[in-house]
Amino acid sequence: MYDASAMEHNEGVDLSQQLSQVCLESPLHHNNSEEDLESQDKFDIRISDDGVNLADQENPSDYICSQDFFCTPDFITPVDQQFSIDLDNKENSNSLRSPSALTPLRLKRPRPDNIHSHSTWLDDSPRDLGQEIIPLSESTIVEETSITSIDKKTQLAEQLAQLSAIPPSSRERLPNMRRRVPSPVCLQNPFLEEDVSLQQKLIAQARMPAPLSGQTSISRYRDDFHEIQEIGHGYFSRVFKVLKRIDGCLYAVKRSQHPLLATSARKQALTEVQALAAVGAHENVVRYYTAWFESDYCYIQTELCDGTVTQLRNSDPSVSLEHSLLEIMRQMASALSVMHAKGLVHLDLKPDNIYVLNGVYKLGDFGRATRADRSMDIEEGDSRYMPLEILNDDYSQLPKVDMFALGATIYELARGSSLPTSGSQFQLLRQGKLTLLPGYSTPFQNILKALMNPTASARPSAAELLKHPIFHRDVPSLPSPTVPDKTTSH
Ligand SMILES: Nc1ncnc2c1ncn2[C@@H]1O[C@H](COP(=O)(O)OP(=O)(O)OP(=O)(O)O)[C@@H](O)[C@H]1O
Repeated sequence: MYDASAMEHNEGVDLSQQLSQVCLESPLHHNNSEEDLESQDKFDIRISDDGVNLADQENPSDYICSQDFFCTPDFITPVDQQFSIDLDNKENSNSLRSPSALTPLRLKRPRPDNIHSHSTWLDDSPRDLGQEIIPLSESTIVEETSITSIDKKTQLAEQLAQLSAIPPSSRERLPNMRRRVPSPVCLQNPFLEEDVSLQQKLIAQARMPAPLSGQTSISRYRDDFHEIQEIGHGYFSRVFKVLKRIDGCLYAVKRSQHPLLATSARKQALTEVQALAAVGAHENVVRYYTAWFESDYCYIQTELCDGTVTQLRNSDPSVSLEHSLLEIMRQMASALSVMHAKGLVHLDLKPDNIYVLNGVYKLGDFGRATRADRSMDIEEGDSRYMPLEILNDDYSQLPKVDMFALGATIYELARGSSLPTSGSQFQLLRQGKLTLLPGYSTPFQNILKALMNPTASARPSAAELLKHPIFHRDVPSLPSPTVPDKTTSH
């Protein structure tokens, strides 16, 4: 039989030990009960007679809803959970942190560390409690204060489970909020000597307002980044050049064009994030930093590139020279070989999705990435770069689809005009009939023919392509290609 009174006694002992541990970890938290009271006042959590947290009612816009709506973890979530409540597990009964063991005063005050261990989206981040408050919803507070029995505990657990299941858009309306204070703006990163003047110029251009002390907002994007300008957009996203306030470095942040309300749309956005994370750091892949959801928009922070190969070609005709194209081909083959070795395929390789940073080419836009083993949905990329088998719904050799796209990309850059989307030219290219490219060597043109072979199995893999002798011969070194900086030119 379950002895509730004995358990409560043990819990009381354990709880005080646990609280003292918490005190050690929080500079604002002390063992002394009077100081406890004082510090709790600082938290501005006042409970009215009917159990409502008055602080919640004052100015809801001062708080930020939990942004980590589903599988994106909070960026400040600690690795270690300080508390965990497993009501069903008797083995844990000695260390059970029962709300019934709390003093009435504590009961009236939401204890985020206890409650949030139930929920993935209400995290238990280490908090400077003077700045971050996570008041619970009214209903949760009332229930928590009245818990006296195991039944009540079970009820609480059920309520919390239901709360976790609330869809993101509804959660925003709940008063489960967390106050965040923006990072101070880093006007100068002392480790970035080259970029300091540029950053300062950009900041001045944008007339960035000084952040007010204690200023709060409801946007992680606005809190953490200063937006400098929009640098591009596609069908799905808008991309901004931003300065990260805390480190003073420039990044690109890609934001979905529209709120992602449908599950399928959120899943699609997550595909890009998860593929980028799975590929990991590689010199020829646009570097991924983090991603999050905010007001139903997906945000992805990546390294900021100078531009795309398409933009580069428009400003620097030397990109179309054979040795430059070989360099693009080699670097993209390097990115693809890593992806393919990890069982991923890109499926949207094209000049628009090859970025340039300091003369290095980087594969980006992983919005159509999928698994080579066809265990995930497949969404074909731009038809101009897709081989015949994809148009015939044959997905048996997806890595070779990327190889065709690589050949088509380089072929387009060499001939200097966009590939057709339909018509006889479109058909001829899919039969492997390429028009001669005057000024380009036969080995180079043979590689393109091999990559665009209508038979997928006859195309070289990325790893095989990298072994081609053409990439190992000595060529005269030329200055790195650069894309004009649109920001500084006006
Ligand atoms: N990391 C970056 N650095 C610099 N510019 C970028 C970066 N990411 C994107 N851009 C710019 O933003 C544009 C749109 O980005 P992207 O192609 O990723 O958006 P998208 O909506 O997924 O596009 P699409 O409709 O082609 O799928 C790019 O063409 C490029 O000009």
